[in-house]
Amino acid sequence: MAEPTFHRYANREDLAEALATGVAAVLAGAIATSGAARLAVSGGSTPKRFFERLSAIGLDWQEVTITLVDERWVPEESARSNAAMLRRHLLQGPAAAAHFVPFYEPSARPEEVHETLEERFQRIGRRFDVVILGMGTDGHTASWFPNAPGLADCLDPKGDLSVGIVHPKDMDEPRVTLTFPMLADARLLALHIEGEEKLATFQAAQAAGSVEDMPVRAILRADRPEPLNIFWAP
Ligand SMILES: O=C1O[C@H](COP(=O)(O)O)[C@@H](O)[C@H](O)[C@H]1O
Repeated sequence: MAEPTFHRYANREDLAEALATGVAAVLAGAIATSGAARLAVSGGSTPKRFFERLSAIGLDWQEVTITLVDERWVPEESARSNAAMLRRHLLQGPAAAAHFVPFYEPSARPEEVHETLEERFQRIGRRFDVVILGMGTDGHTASWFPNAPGLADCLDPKGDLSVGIVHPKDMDEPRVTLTFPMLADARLLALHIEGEEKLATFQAAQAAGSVEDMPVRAILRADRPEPLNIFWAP
């Protein structure tokens, strides 16, 4: 297991610029060699600056498929929708030409449409060129929430599922998320975190302890040929 490579920036603007430049280079390489590129990104609030920088870069965006690593089970009209955030901050300017694959289907429970979601995400194909993960201060990444019902299916390294359904305790809505096998073998795999509190969470996750308590450990401990990249700014 290779040690993660830690990229530290003086501020969040510099981080966004560097991450966007690096991601665009990998996407351009994939388009040049295979004619298409696959990118999976996180939701929440952290990626907005990075999305805005990336969306302005000139690429053959029509050859790029973009999806989220996870979604809150809410329609796009909701202020909590990761897809709506992605449309506002990433699918703009040149990047508006990309093909976006969302999770949400109008159904009260994600279990009712699980098969549809499985087909949708299996169609994207295995092995993303780029996966950018976020992390919560509870040690969750994607929607792999600590000790939540549904977590085991998400973390199974030999599992067949592309999409997991998680019911985090004390949260209003269920979550849908790409599973460990979908995310961990990305060519460029990065964890984008900002602020001292998340740095402390990351350091806690590096210590010994169970994956169920801090599911981001599944990524930190993944057996990969390329190291995981950590992008951090205060
Ligand atoms: O709920 C979520 O949280 C994490 C972290 O979000 P942030 O607001 O602290 O940046 C995010 O990575 C995940 O995609 C999202 O669904």
